Amino acid sequence: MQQAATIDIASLTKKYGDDAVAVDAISLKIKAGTYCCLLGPSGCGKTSTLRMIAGHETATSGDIRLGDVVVTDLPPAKRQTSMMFQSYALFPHLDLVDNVAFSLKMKSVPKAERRAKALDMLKLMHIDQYASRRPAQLSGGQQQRVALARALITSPQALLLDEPLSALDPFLKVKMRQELKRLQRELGVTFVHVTHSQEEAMALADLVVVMSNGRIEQAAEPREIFHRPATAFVARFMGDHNVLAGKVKELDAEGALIEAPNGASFRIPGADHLVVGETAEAAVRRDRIAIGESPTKGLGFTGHVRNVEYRGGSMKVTLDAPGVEDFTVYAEESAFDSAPHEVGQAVPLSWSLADVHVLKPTAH
Ligand SMILES: Nc1ncnc2c1ncn2[C@@H]1O[C@H](COP(=O)(O)OP(=O)(O)OP(=O)(O)O)[C@@H](O)[C@H]1O
Repeated sequence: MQQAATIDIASLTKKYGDDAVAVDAISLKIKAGTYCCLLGPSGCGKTSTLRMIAGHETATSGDIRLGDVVVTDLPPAKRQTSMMFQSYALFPHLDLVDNVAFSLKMKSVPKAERRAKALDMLKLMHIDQYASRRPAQLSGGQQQRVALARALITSPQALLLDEPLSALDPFLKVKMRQELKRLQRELGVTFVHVTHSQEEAMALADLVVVMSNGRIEQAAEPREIFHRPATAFVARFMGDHNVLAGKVKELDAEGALIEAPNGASFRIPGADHLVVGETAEAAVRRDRIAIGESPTKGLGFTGHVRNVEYRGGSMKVTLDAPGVEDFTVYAEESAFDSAPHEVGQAVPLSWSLADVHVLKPTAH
C-alpha cells in the first residue's frame, strides 16, 4: 500500500517568456488521500500547474511541498510523484509486464522481483490476462489501464493525471472514471487530475479547483461549487446558474435591489461587500425558475423565448430580455408539456429570494 502525501502549493507562478503568465501566484493545499481535480477552460493554467507538481516544468516563483519535503527544485524522479500522460506513452515493442516494470528496471530492481510486482499491478488493474500482449493488441481503455499500472508501480505518494479520460469514447469514459475512483479509494494515494469537463470533476473529486486565467477562482467540494459558486466565472463555467449583474440601487434589511443595464432590476440577498452604486453579481439556479408565473417585483422578469432544446427529462429554454443576457431555464418535461412555450413568445419568469446566491467580486 502506498503512503499518501499532502501537496502544499504556496504562491506558485509560472511565466513563459517575459509576459505570458500561465499560473499566477496560486496557493492550494491538497490533503493526503484527496482526489483533486484541476478544472478550467483551455489555457487557464491547469496543465502547467500539474507539470510543476510533477517536476516536468520549473516554477518561476513560489514553492511546492510534498509532505514535509520542499520539492520545488527536485527532478521528477526524486519527488515521490508519478505522472500518467494523456497519450499513455507505452513502449510498442515491449509486452505489458515489461512496460509496467520499466521504471523498476531503471532502478536496477532484479528481474524476477520487478516482473512479479508488474504482474501485481496488472492484477490491480484487472488486465493480468493480457500480460504477454503488446500495447497495439489492446483497446484504448486497456492501454490506459497499463499506463496507470506503470505510473503506480513505483508506489508514488501522489499520482498526477493529465486529461486521462479525454481519448476515450463516452461510454468507456464513464467506466474508466469509476475505475479511477475505485483505484484511488483502494490505494488511498493523493490524486491530482486535470480535466476541462465539469461533469468529470463533479463525479470524481473530493476537491474541485476551478481555474481561470492562471488563478484559482474556487477550491471546494463539488456540492459547495454547485450550490455556492464563489464567483460569476464559476457560476457560468459550471453551467447550472444564470448570472444577474448590475449596480446596487438600494440596500435594506432583506438585501439589495440591483439595476441591470437597460433598466431591469432584481432583488438579491444581503452580503457584506455590497455598496450602493457599485457593481453586484448574483446567481440563480437554472432549475429553480418557474415559467408562466408572474413574478413578485424584482424576483423575475418577462423574457422572449429564443430557443428550446430537449435534455431528456427536462427542457432547456433560453430567453432574452432587455438587460439580461443568455438566461436559461431548465423546465421539467411534464410541466413544460402542460403549458408549452414557442420560440418568440413572451413569458413571465419568477424565482424566490432563497434561490438567489450573491457572488464575490471576481479576482481579476
Ligand atoms: N511551453 C510553453 N511556452 C509558452 N507558453 C505556454 C507553454 N505552455 C503553456 N503555455 C501558455 O500558458 C497558458 C496556460 O497553459 P496550460 O497548458 O497550463 O493551460 P491548460 O489549462 O492546461 O490548457 P489546456 O486545457 O488547453 O491544456 C496558455 O496561455 C498557454 O498558451
